Amino acid sequence: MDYVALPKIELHAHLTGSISRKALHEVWLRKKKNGETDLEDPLVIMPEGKHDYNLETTYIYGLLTDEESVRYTATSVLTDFLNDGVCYLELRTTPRGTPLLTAEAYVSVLLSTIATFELENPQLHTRLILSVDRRHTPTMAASTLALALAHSHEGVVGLDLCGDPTAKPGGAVAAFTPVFLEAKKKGLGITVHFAEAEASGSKEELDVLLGWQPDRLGHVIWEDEASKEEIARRELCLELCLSCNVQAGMVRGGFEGHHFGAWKDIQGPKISLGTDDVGVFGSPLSNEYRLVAEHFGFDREAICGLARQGIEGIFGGEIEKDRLQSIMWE
Ligand SMILES: CNc1ncnc2c1ncn2[C@@H]1O[C@H](COP(=O)(O)O)[C@@H](O)[C@H]1O
Repeated sequence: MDYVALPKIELHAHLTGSISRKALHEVWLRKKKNGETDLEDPLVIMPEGKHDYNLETTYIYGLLTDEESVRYTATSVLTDFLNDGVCYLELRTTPRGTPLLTAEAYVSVLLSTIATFELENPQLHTRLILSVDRRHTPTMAASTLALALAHSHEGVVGLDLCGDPTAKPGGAVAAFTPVFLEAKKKGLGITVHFAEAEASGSKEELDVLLGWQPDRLGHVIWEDEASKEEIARRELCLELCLSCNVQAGMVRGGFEGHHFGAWKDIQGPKISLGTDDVGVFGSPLSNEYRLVAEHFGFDREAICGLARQGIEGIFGGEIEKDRLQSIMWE
């Protein structure tokens, strides 16, 4: 089966972690030539096979400080997803200011990059999700929400909770409850990194997160039985990232042992495969489908059915769902 040609939906991709080494290297070369950076070559800092999204994020943030490099790398990310056969993409990013760009300008640059790209490549529709980082203060989270709402007519469709799973343990993410409840009330889609590590899998935390009435959950690794039943009852959409989890050692037992295997047989939830940080883990979405076929024995029909499960989970609205229903393989 041609997994690249298979029309696919990507709902769990962090922008910064999705940038290829090559695109980062190109930005670095230009800046080095112009005397604009003292940073080491990204190909040296992040050799193939090294996976540490925290370290990499710090480096990449230091490199991509101006409009041109944000635009260039975002375009390269969109191009990579398009060339991999993605027809609908929800990219997520944490709004950030740099000495040269405010957080507001960063979001505007991304939205205009997406709009320009879509004019030239109408087969890929892209929407933006803004991320609240667990390390943020409630005030920072509130300004992320304000940005999301200010740009909700230009393609921002949701709010995410991501970042270091050890930050705000034991239910302390409740500090963000007013922000996420407000986001929900205002009609934004809600997705959260859910029980991605033991540290973020406490009953207190899972109760808080489920209390936000999220539409989608990312990773879903360390949840307890009660949450599992609740997820099934609510028929939530699960964003499962096989290569990321296996390569980063977040799960045991390799691909065969991945919890995709358990969730696929549970009635109710919809599964959407995601790459998480394809620039870091190096496995494009087409390969995630290939891995499912290889390790879980999915035939062509089952793979097409799986790819279509994501349609109901998108935050992009009913017209977009209809488009996906008509173009995705049966
Ligand atoms: C298991 N994988 C993961 N779990 C949790 N958070 C992750 C992540 N991979 C990336 N991020 C989050 O994405 C930010 C960088 O991209 P943006 O600046 O937002 O585009 C990181 O700071 C981290 O908070």
